[in-house]
Formats: sequence, structure tokens, C-alpha cells
Amino acid sequence: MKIVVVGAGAVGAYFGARLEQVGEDVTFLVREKRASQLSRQGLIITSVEGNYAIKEPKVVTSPNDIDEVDLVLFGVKGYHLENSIAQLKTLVNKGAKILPLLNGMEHISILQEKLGQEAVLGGLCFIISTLNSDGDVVHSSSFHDLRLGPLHPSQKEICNKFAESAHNANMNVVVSDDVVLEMWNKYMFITAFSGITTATNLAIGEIRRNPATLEIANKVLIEMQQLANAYDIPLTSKHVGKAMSNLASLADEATSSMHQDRRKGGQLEVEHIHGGALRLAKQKGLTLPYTDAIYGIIKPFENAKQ
Ligand SMILES: NC(=O)C1=CN([C@@H]2O[C@H](COP(=O)(O)OP(=O)(O)OC[C@H]3O[C@@H](n4cnc5c(N)ncnc54)[C@H](OP(=O)(O)O)[C@@H]3O)[C@@H](O)[C@H]2O)C=CC1
Ligand SMILES: CC(C)(CO)C(=O)C(=O)O
Repeated sequence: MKIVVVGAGAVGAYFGARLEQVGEDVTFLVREKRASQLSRQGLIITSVEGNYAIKEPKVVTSPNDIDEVDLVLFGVKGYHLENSIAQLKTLVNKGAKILPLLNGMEHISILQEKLGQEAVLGGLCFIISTLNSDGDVVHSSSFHDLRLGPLHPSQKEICNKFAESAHNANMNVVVSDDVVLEMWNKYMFITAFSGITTATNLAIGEIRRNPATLEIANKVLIEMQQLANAYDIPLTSKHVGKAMSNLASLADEATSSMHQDRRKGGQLEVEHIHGGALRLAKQKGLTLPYTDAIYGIIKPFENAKQ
């Protein structure tokens, strides 16, 4: 399979490298700075599941340099969605299907509108990874799961083909029967998890030691469940309970990618994740007071180097 990674950051570079490791044809479509970094030092993965390095990754800076592509692993942050559309369009015109791994939901309808319903698969991932100051991927969770599924009947074959290709890779790939439900379930979880860790600037262990703080995460989960229901997505109190058990079982030092970005003084995806939930709620005449409060607390740190 010919795979192109657009967004060779913590998620895209990790899964791209794992696929390359088992012989898949993986090209990284990156911007200039990342291109020189990858060409200079290679792509290095430091992982609790096994380190790996690609000495000379296939790197290009323009989609015009790519002749053939079956699938794009799309892993930019929500705030880089708009600036990636032109590249994706070129790749779709060359036959690519897009597998987005972003957290959130708003990007799906934006991508479908710009690229066509048939081009955009459903996708999500579970991993804790970040780029260190050298641009190496540091993967610190024992999980590294990628889920995908068709959003259009024509996409079943490519989903299965991708899962087959990734079968031997050092990662878990599952084709989901209901990828939309899974994406909403993840969206519910991440809105609470990234919200509470980033707003408090604390990893989950410290939050769990303060029941009143943990309860805010619970309230956000309940609001997100109600939001999903307003969009006819059947998330239930069982899903909320499972999300709370996940928060209970994470290692003390575990934290969200948004909080990792706050620690690094990087740009935050708060507008895409929390802002997106508030916009979706407004369209249905719902209010999400806890999510709104979390959004307001995080917002000053959105662009700050601090
Ligand atoms: N990290 C994690 O643990 C997890 C993250 N996620 C989600 O995955 C998504 C990606 O997150 P993450 O990997 O952490 O983000 P990163 O910031 O690590 O990586 C995003 C990459 O996208 C690149 N990029 C942005 N615009 C373009 C473009 N137009 N063309 C090519 N490359 C581009 C950036 O490159 P440049 O250097 O040029 O800016 C950057 O390297 C987010 O939605 C996040 O919420 C989901 C699960 C876990
Ligand atoms: C919750 C987690 C770690 C799971 O993949 C995640 O998606 C993130 O922090 O962005």
C-alpha cells in the first residue's frame, strides 16, 4: 500500500514509522523545517513498545512530488486543518482516501465538504506520544491503537486493506463497525481529559487525589454525552462510566496531548476540541456550562509561549 503521512508529528510520525517498519511504502509530506530535521537526523521513535529509527525517511514538501498514493494518514492539529486542505485535495485527485486521526468531530464535516464524502474515512487513535525538542517521537503509553471505519459504503475495501497491511506492525489496528460512535466516544473522553489536565496544568494522578476536581471531568463527560445524543449518537451513562474508569486506571503521570503542549508552551487545540463542542451545542440549542468554563480557563494559554 502506498501511504502518505500528512502531519508527521507525535501521532502521524509514530504510526507512519510503525508501518514503514514492516515494509509499507510510507512517505512523509512535511513542511520545510520538519523536512530538514528529518533529513538531517532521520525519524526516531523512542517507545515503551520498542524503539525504532528510520535513517533516511522518504520526505517530500509538496504533494506534487507524490506520484501514487492509496491512503493518507492525516495527523495535523485542529488549528492546522485549513492550511492542509489544498495538499489533501491534490492527493485525493491522485486517488487517495484520507484517514484523519485528529481528536474532535468538526474536522470530519469540513473535510467531507472540501474533499467529497467518498474521500474521507472515519478514524481515531489511542496513544500518548509527543515530539521532544529534537523532533523525535516519544511514545510513553503501552497502548498505540488506531481505529478506522467507513463513512461511505465505498470505503469498506480500503479499510480492510489498510488493516491487512498493518497486521504485523507494532501497533494495533481495528476496523470499527461503528466508527462514528467510537469517534464521539473518544471526543467525549478527550474533552474531559484534555480539559481538566490542561486547565489545572496537572497530570491525572493529582486530579484524582482531589475528588472535587475529578468531578468536573465527570460533569464534562455528561455534557458531551448529552451533546452526542442531540446528534443522535447513542452514547449512554455506561459510556460515561467507562470513561471515568479509564481516568481511574491511567498511570498517575499520564496526561493529555493538549496538556503536554501547554507544558511545552506550544499552541493548544482548545478551539478545535472545546470550542468545537460549544459550536455544535449552539446549533442544537444546548448549553455546556462546565465545558464552557474549561474553555474559558484554557483560552488564555492557546497561543502563548509560557
Ligand atoms: N499526541 C497524542 O498523544 C495524541 C494526539 N491526538 C490527536 O492527533 C492530532 C495530532 O496531534 P499530534 O501528533 O500530537 O500533533 P503534533 O503537533 O505533534 O503534530 C502535528 C504535525 O502536523 C504538521 N503539520 C501542520 N500543518 C501541516 C501541513 N500543512 N503539512 C504538513 N504537515 C503539517 C506539523 O508540522 P510543523 O512542524 O511543520 O508545524 C506537526 O509536525 C491532534 O488532533 C491530537 O489531538 C490523538 C491521540 C493522541
Ligand atoms: C487521551 C489520549 C492520550 C488518548 O489517545 C489522547 O487522545 C490525547 O491526549 O490527545
